[in-house]
Amino acid sequence: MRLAVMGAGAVGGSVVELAADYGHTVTAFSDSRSAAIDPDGLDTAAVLDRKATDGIVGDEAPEDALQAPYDVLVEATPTTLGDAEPGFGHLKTALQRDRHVVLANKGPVAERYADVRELEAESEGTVLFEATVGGAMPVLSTIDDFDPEHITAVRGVLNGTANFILSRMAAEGLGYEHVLAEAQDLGVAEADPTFDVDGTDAALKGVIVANVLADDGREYTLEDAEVEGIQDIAGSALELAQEEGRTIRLIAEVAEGEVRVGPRLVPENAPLAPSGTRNIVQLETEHAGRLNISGRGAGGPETASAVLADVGRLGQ
Ligand SMILES: NC(=O)C1=CN([C@@H]2O[C@H](COP(=O)(O)OP(=O)(O)OC[C@H]3O[C@@H](n4cnc5c(N)ncnc54)[C@H](O)[C@@H]3O)[C@@H](O)[C@H]2O)C=CC1
Ligand SMILES: N[C@@H](CC=O)C(=O)O
Repeated sequence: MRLAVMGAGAVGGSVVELAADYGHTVTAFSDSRSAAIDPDGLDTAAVLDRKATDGIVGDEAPEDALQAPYDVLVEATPTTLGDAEPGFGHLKTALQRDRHVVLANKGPVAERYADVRELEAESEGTVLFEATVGGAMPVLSTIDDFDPEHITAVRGVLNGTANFILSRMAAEGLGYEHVLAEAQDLGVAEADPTFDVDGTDAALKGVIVANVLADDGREYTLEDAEVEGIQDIAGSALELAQEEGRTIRLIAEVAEGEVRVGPRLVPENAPLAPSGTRNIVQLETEHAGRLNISGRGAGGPETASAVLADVGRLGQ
């Protein structure tokens, strides 16, 4: 497949770096200031090198990438709330050109799900978004394979940055600001890390799951979620929990049409207490009990692998 990749951060950069390993060609690549386009396939090492040295990927304007020849638009610009721009506009342009879209950006499917589905219905293109929930973990495809109708609840640790902060604070006794800076260095935190620590990012993922599960046409947005973050969790609260064999994790839960996110006490060695940037999702199923999916929920190559898995599905 020929890919146009919008966004040259941790995720977009990794998609460009790994595309050839998955048998794909990158024909366009854009950041917020520039674009590189070659209908025959970019020299990906050269554009990534230029990004690293000059801070731009090429000499074209970013929006020119949308008009380049490609089969799949990969959207990896920052997640934004409300109108979900610029991601939503990129998706719309691609669908209007009858191209497929693979999202890492959560905004379009968390804030404008009905609009996305409407545009998709009018297009020859398909929209896939596995990477938006749980990074490398196959959460949405498992829900889809299982049939959303037979899933009664979904809960888990859905934000790698918050989990990294909580587990590092508990294990090393390190301060909140210090650990947040470490998470940013790992390429895990959002462009605005407030989203990670105030629960917004986990809630957006919960909302996406709720949209996928909804069988009554109801559309969920962030406004439907009850959200509390971890920014006020003190080291002393983690120590107190530890004395009782417990710890604190930011848990998202989607059940009975409700999306809730907040810090919860969980047993220290329980599946719901992964360490570092790891995520876990538990699917409660109607006929088969609980399924646990755990793994790397964030990071450039991890998320790129989910993006490229979606691209592979489109090529089947
Ligand atoms: N980093 C991660 O672990 C994960 C990130 N995501 C989502 O993937 C997306 C990308 O994440 P990161 O790469 O970490 O973000 P990032 O902040 O590192 O990179 C964003 C990139 O988008 C570019 N950009 C901004 N506006 C643009 C525009 N109008 N046109 C073209 N490019 C534009 C920026 O220049 C930058 O290169 C976000 O929406 C994030 O929520 C999803 C799952 C995991
Ligand atoms: N910032 C997010 C990245 C993935 O969505 C996280 O920390 O989990």
